[in-house]
Amino acid sequence: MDVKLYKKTGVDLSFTAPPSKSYSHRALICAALADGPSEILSPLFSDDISITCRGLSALGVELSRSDGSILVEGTGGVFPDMGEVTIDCGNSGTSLRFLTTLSLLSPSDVLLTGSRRMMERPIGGLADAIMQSGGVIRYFGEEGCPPLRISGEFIGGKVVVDASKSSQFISSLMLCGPYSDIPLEIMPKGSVASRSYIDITADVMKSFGADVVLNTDGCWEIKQGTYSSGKYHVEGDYSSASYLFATAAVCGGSVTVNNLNPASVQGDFRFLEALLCMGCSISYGESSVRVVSEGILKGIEIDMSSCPDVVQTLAAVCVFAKTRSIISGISHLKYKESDRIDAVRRMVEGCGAGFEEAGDDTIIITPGDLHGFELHPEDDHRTAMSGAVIGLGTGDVTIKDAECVSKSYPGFWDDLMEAGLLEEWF
Ligand SMILES: O=C(O)C1=C[C@@H](OP(=O)(O)O)[C@@H](O)[C@H](O)C1
Ligand SMILES: C=C(OP(=O)(O)O)C(=O)O
Repeated sequence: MDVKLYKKTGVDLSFTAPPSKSYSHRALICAALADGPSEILSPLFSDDISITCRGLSALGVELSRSDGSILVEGTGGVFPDMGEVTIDCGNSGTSLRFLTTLSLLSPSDVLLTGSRRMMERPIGGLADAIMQSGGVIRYFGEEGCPPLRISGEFIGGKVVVDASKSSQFISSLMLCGPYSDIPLEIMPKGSVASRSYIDITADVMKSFGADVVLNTDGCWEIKQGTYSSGKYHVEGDYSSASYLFATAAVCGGSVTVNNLNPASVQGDFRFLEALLCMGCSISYGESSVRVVSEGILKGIEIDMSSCPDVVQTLAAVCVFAKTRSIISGISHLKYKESDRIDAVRRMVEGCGAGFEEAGDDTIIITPGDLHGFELHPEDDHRTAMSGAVIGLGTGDVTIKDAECVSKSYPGFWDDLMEAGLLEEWF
């Protein structure tokens, strides 16, 4: 499916943010490990969440979908022997990384694989940590990337993790931490990518009753125990909301997004700070955020190391700024569903703005004569949705193979259509 965007000005719109992908993955894992049945209320229903559900079910966890929720029969951390299990994680890095440590708790031999792109996404930092803690890893393709087979046990103790390419390595270990043989201590080696996602992990674990402490030396300590089952409500997704906020910024006008927690620990909250610095005004309701813009934007200089998923959205807004923008802390964007630094370059140059790389960590976006173009998102949902933002600002932008948004925000095009922002798909 292709979609075509036309220029819009002076919008006055209201949306409901879809449920958080990150919270949904974590809630499912915690519920699968909990001591009884749990109900995940208003989880995200998307490709990636289906992958985590299918993965859990392949490991012997019983899950069922009821209206607007997912029921999970907790295993208490004791999984049935399912023999040799293969789990295809498609394009979902979070599923693959989280299921890697979980597989250690299962008596089954688990092979984790995925899409062609997944074979290029790193897992070495997590695999090395697992091997320090009783796990046995065998790679079937390139060393340090899926497919990989996991066997052995999860002893725990102090593990040193190189999480410079992905925070998901730490989150994966943390989520299973309460179930290791001896208490788990996770010591990051060097810098940690996308750090804010670890706060989401700790937040969900605590809601399921776990004891997680970040020591002053930067080491995460997880006490042994069992997650408490129960009802868990998933909050709205700030990454998905970023495309809606960005619409107000580039078109001018106002956009309110409901179903958002103003006190959220989601790092993508930072996108709002960026919009504020660029000249938008932001106001918060009890469970909503409103962005108002006069359509006049100034460039920004910002470190996005903790919030990689809104870099493409920010770049889409920066092309409309009157002055240049410098976005740093983004070297790990090349390990995502696509090489997102290159994706940003294609978007920015495609619409006529200037793009420059300064080392492997920083990009510079400069104003240009903007025009429409055709964008191939290369199966990256965030490129497709950010391209739509540019299209609403410039007009005449076609997004090819636009159905890839189903990874995180399946209703994106419908939401734009309902808001009167999209007339054509073909
Ligand atoms: O833990 C998570 O839910 C995520 C962590 C981030 O990945 P990295 O830590 O690999 O950067 C983010 O990009 C991804 O969309 C979701
Ligand atoms: C990088 C992303 O997800 P994942 O790592 O789960 O594939 C994303 O949603 O932008």
